[in-house]
Amino acid sequence: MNKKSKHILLVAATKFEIERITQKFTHSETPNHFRDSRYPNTLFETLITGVGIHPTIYQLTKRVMSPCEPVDLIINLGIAGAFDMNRALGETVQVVKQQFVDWGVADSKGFLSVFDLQFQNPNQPPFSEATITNPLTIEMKNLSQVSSITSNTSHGSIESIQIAKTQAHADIESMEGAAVAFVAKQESIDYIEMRTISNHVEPRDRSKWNIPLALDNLCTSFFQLLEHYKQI
Ligand SMILES: O=C(O)c1cccc(C(=O)CC[C@H]2O[C@@H](n3cnc4c(=O)[nH]cnc43)[C@H](O)[C@@H]2O)c1
Repeated sequence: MNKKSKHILLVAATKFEIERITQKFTHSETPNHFRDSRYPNTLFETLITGVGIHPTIYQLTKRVMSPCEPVDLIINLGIAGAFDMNRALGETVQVVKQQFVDWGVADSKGFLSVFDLQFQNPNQPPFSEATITNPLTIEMKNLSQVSSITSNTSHGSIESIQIAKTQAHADIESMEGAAVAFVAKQESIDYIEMRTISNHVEPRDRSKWNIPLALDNLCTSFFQLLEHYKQI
């Protein structure tokens, strides 16, 4: 990072997804403002939005529109489900393409998105071909770049999973990622979405999830990301 002081906003849906990280910061200025002696010119702020698209858009828009503390970079952190059963639980990824999938109309033949229905121009910013693409890509060891869908409903039945897979051919899903990208890109704020796989998208069975592993690895990858930034 350069000498100018940076304000980094860490956005997570739930407290549990981010607290391993905040516990590692060396100083806490307020319950949601942190500094770390390893990153002297950086103020870290956390924003816990709540789960899903609506609370994320409301909370993040409210925060970034506040003129008193401009944000230089948003980092969206969390866990996610992977569509490919061969993707290892605990793998951390950077999401570079995001799509909203439950935004449209269901009829007897299937699903028509707002783009299909021409309610929304698929190439009007922040969209390009109905996708929100992040130009800020991180070239870091052990961090692959993936595509994601964002849905208010986590897919957990055979039928809904099949539909979700064929709709977007994405690598992973979360319930907030596209919402963060939607706000950040329209406000011209740099953003990074980093997620660690806690489960596969399969018929719902919480016993197969590995949340502790995902959170440990998310924390490790986050500090590797900060080190990476220090070098550029
Ligand atoms: O109990 C469940 O079935 C369940 C389903 C989705 C998420 C949760 C959470 O407790 C985690 C909150 C957070 O995690 C993201 N997440 C994780 N895995 C998935 C997934 O397979 N599909 C969608 N979202 C997922 C999500 O962003 C939540 O905010 C519990």
